[in-house]
Amino acid sequence: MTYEPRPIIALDFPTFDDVKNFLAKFDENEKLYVKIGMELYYSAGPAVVEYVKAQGHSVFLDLKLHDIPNTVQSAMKVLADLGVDMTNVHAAGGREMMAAAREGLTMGTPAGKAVPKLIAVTQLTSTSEAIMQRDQNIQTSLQESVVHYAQLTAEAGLDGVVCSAQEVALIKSATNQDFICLTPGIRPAGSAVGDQKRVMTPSAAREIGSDYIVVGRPITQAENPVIAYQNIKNEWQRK
Ligand SMILES: O=C(O)c1cc(=O)[nH]c(=O)n1[C@@H]1O[C@H](COP(=O)(O)O)[C@@H](O)[C@H]1O
Repeated sequence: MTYEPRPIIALDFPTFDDVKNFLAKFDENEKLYVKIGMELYYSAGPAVVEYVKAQGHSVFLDLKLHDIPNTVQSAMKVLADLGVDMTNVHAAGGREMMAAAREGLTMGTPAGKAVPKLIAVTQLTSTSEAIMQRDQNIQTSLQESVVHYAQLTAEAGLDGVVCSAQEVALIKSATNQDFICLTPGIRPAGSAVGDQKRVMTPSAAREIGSDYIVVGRPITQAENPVIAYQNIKNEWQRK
């Protein structure tokens, strides 16, 4: 198992300044694991990755690539040079696309540096079974679809998947215990669910075997983000 003791904080902010203000709230010795997603990367670009890395934080670059294999491979080659710790694609892009992504990352990683971990999104945590069947025309259970994508991801040689904590046990038994399950859709008891459909508390996610949890709004929108982070971290680390 690849248990990561820090919850990954989703930095879903529109500007670079928002990120600077947010990170300034934390003690400089507190090294965080943050997620830079589409909104922030499209607005601030590679400079925000460099800034966050220079402060000693770990970075999951969440751009969810999904395109033809050649395009994804070339994009991954460029992203590997940024020195991020982990990045992702959509498993729906298929086995060939995922293998090409892996190759691109390996090609683009500077000599002597670790190749970033590569994981694939199975079914988004904002997707329910009814939505999947209606919008994607996949006529199986949501769990079957998630397990199918997880097995495809493992066959393509990736490190793991993004899934809901509700599917972790199933995925680990269909692949192997070391296959990373990174789980967004994490909500402390009593907090607003928002657009997420398949949610779980930090302690339940830990109990069920998630390797990484991703938490956004329950921390970034909290009255005191540092306290919210510490509470979630304590709950996640408790076993
Ligand atoms: O790849 C992801 O990180 C991701 C996949 C998924 O299935 N669901 C999901 O919520 N995410 C991301 O995880 C974060 C969750 O944020 P909150 O719902 O605010 O905690 C967002 O940045 C999403 O983009």
